[in-house]
Amino acid sequence: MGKTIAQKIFDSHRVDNPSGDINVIKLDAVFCHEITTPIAINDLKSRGKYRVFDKNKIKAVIDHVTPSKDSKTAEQAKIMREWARDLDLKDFFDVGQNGVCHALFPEKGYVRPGYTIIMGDSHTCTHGAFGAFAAGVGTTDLEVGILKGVCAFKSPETLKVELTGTRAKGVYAKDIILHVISQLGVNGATDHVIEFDGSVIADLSMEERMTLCNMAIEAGGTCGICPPDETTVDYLWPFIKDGYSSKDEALKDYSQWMSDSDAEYSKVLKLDISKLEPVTTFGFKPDQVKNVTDMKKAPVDQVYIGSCTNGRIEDLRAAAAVLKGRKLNSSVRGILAPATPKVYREAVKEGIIDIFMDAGFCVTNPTCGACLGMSNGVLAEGEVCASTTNRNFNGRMGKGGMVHLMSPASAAAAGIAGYITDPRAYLD
Ligand SMILES: CC(C)[C@H](C(=O)O)[C@@H](O)C(=O)O
Ligand code: SF4
Repeated sequence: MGKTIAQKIFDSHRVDNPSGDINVIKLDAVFCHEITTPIAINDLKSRGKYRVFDKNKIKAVIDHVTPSKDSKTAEQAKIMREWARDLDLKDFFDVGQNGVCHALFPEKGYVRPGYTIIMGDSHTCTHGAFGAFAAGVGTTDLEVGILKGVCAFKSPETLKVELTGTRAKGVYAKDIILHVISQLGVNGATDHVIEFDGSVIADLSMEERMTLCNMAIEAGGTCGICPPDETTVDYLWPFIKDGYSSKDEALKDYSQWMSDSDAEYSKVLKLDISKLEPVTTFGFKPDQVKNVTDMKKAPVDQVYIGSCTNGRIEDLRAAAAVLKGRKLNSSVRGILAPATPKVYREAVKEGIIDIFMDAGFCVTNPTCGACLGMSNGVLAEGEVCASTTNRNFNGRMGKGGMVHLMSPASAAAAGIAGYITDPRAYLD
């Protein structure tokens, strides 16, 4: 019987198999941020285990609330800083170099096809875009990972989402994944890896694949995975060129992380996206999805463009294409948080920051901030935000606030109109 990508990764990383269903796998990287890691650090310290399994394989960042906004967040940042210094971590990103973890770490070349990665963060699934197995874990698993470089997982059942058809103008990776989640439901992929496949995936950029995999968890998925291909190799080439004589050689090596044609899936969802239109969520669950044109011009108070879902340069370009030469409606506040310093710099260079600022946006430093309602754009009771983030739970961006998830182009269009509307009206 053939194997899926996740099965192949597990088979090559398994160090123990204590029961039929549980696998202890070796980790290629442990990612850390300042919300969940300090608890693990303090616990390890109190147990006399203030060490890491490999200082080169731990990648750490202060990203959720940075620069710190109050004493609590300052304390969390301090713990991370001291830990990174005491244990001589090679890759630690503090104020000035920091950005949203799931955008920053891929940009630094830390993710490779076939890798196993854990982090104390639910959107770790993003990194599966490279053909890796990457999953969010709780404090205990994180501690074991930091200390021993291993993690226990159930055998990965895989759900395949096969996407075919031609993407219409104004339809982005965000629309595709919201549509997929609406079909699967918020628990539709629980305890499953979602493997994305089909001609649509082959045509997506790495950034778009990250947007897709980022939201696998919103359907309950442990990880989203895309098969590695030329696009993956092109993206990684600056980081891997010393290890391969040519891109073809790299591709050949990475093709070991493709599913076999006779691999077994617990479920296959086939979707033709040709008729898909720009969509948005309308309730407090990410599977409540409607066409933007069916939103009856629902008014918004704030537009937020950023996060690990849609804060990358292609996202900013897509929003800028809508905003260029236009202004935010006087009833709307616009906030742009480029996901990383590199994205920010590139946006300055391309004149994108000017377009946003001319439209009336406030541009913040790279941080999660408003995405989880912690800083830089928290909503007040009754306020509504058109947001490029991934979660619309009740109160996510502020108590009593409502979040509509959508693509950067749709969010920009909502900002101009003052209500949820079709971004295609603003695209040439
Ligand atoms: C703070 C962190 C634990 C959390 C997560 O795991 O997802 C955050 O990133 C989020 O998006 O809500
Ligand atoms: S940007 Fe939002 S979803 Fe992503 S890691 Fe930060 S808080 Fe979580």
